[in-house]
Amino acid sequence: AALDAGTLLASRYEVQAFLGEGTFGKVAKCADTVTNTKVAIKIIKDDPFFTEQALEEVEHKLFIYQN
Ligand SMILES: Nc1ncnc2c1ncn2[C@@H]1O[C@H](COP(=O)(O)OP(=O)(O)OP(=O)(O)O)[C@@H](O)[C@H]1O
Repeated sequence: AALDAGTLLASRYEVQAFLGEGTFGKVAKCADTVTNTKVAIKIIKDDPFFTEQALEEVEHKLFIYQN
């Protein structure tokens, strides 16, 4: 499956462990092979409603971080 350890996501994030599941989808601990840092990657459910909600969440967080 997509969240098995060792799977490379988006040609960059190597899955290390499954962290948990929320309303929007699943979260995996990954190694960013470009920056060599650890990141949490959220894989959004394949559904237009959740995709739209997730994009809005990202925009809200960017707004908060930049202000
Ligand atoms: N940065 C992180 N580090 C460690 N675990 C995480 C991280 N982000 C998410 N998780 C795990 O993944 C789960 C799902 O996270 P997610 O953000 O999708 O949902 P949530 O905020 O817990 O709940 P919901 O989206 O349903 O309100 C969390 O409950 C947690 O166990």
